Amino acid sequence: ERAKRCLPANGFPGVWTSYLNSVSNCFYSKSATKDACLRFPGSLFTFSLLGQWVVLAKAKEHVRELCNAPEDILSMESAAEELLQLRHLVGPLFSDELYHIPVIRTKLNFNLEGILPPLVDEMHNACSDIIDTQINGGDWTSIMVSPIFSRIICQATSRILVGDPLCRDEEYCELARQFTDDVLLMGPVLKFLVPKLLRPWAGLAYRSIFKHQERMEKLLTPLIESRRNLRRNSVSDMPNDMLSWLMEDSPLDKEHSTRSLSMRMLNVIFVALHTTTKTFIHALYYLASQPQYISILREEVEQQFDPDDLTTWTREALGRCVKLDSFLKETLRLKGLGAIWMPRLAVSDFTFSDGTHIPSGYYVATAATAVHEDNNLYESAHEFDGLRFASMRKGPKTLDGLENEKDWQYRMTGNSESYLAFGGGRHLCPGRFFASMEMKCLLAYLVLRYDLKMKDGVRPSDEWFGPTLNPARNGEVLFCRRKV
Ligand code: HEM
Repeated sequence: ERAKRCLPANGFPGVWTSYLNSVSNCFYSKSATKDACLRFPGSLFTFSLLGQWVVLAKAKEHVRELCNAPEDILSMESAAEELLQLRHLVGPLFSDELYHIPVIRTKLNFNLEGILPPLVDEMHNACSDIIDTQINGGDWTSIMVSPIFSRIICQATSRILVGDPLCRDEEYCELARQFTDDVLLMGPVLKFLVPKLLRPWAGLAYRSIFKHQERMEKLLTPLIESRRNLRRNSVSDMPNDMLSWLMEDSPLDKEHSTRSLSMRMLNVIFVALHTTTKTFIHALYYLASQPQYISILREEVEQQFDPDDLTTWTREALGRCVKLDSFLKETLRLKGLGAIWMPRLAVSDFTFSDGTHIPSGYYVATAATAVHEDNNLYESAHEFDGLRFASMRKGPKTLDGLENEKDWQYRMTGNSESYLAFGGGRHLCPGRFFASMEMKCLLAYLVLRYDLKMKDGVRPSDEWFGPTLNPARNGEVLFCRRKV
């Protein structure tokens, strides 16, 4: 109430009538946040969502202060914990240990060059098994992209997480793909519909039905045991993947337990799979509904890669594909994770530099879509322009190591207060280099091998779940093997 009273609020001002808003805002989060941003330019404002007041930031300085606030004051972990009820749904160990984050920041990012060939190899295996078997000869074949690409991305990513052959195991893939969906669906149900006192019991019941952690532990146990033996005998034989890196995080005499490693793997899956899959499906819908981009991207990638020779797939070659990079960055500008993101829970009082006081217990977040669709920041901000960021680069269009020093922000992995797709500040996504490499490879692979177009000619409508954005689940794209 205190923050609400001293800040402008969207919708009805009364206490009871604001509940009406908090429900309607849930269905129209995108337009409601954009309207509020237009009404209160430059100011923080309160936004009601499912009976909860959230303070939203849109102006650059507010976004910057939110991003850089210390974790013990504006806490991302407490916000995620509270909004998704992770402690109850997955178990306390899921959020108590966080050693996967430094492992992603160092081991995954330092190994990108080395993991590129197995990543592309697995994409090739998955596309051959899953797409090629459906395509009849040279005919156009309709493919329901959401389930198919969720499986392809799961298999390719998992090759880097748990290696070969577990990445292709049906039971593992089913668990990895379902886990995030289950938590994202049940978290808000537990938070908003189940009274606080009953949540531990509801969580216990949920865990005993879904058994995510036990199932992951069962699948990983033989792998972990064989790697423990390898590690004790000769470290050099350890496979180069996430499981090994997580194991190497501890000294030999104090190894992480199998349970702890399984929980970390679930956590990596939680942050990595759903995000990448959603973004890639959005990109695919743009490509298939605006086929002029197919020839533009194909021309660029054909100069860099031989589809049949995996040795030509290098990070350096990928770095030269500035149009490919721009296409995906533009996809994330318009189709990010949702209308409101980077939620923080004030665990102590926080004061913005303009004097706005946020009492402890309040949520603060960014009005991300309103930022990304602001005409003052982007020309024709509502339109998809796949080459927007490529043409914003000032330096040489082909990188060759000579990138103009300001051009890094126009790369897919670059961020600023005007581009929040990967967050910002202390929690800036550490997996963005891997996600960007994976999506670029898969898009390059597709344009080299297939022609594609939307079955109905138009991009299918997005699906909103509260403030969260998802690509259509039932979009169908026609695929045809390229005649070279
Ligand atoms: C297109 C794909 C992805 C998108 C759009 C995305 C987006 C984000 C965003 C917006 C945040 C910041 C959240 C906040 O500040 O509240 C974040 C954090 C994070 N992401 Fe990603 N992400 C993607 C892929 C990945 C991948 C592939 C990994 C792992 C390999 C990953 C690992 C993480 C981790 C560990 C954090 C938390 C960092 C911290 O707390 O310091 N992400 N991501």
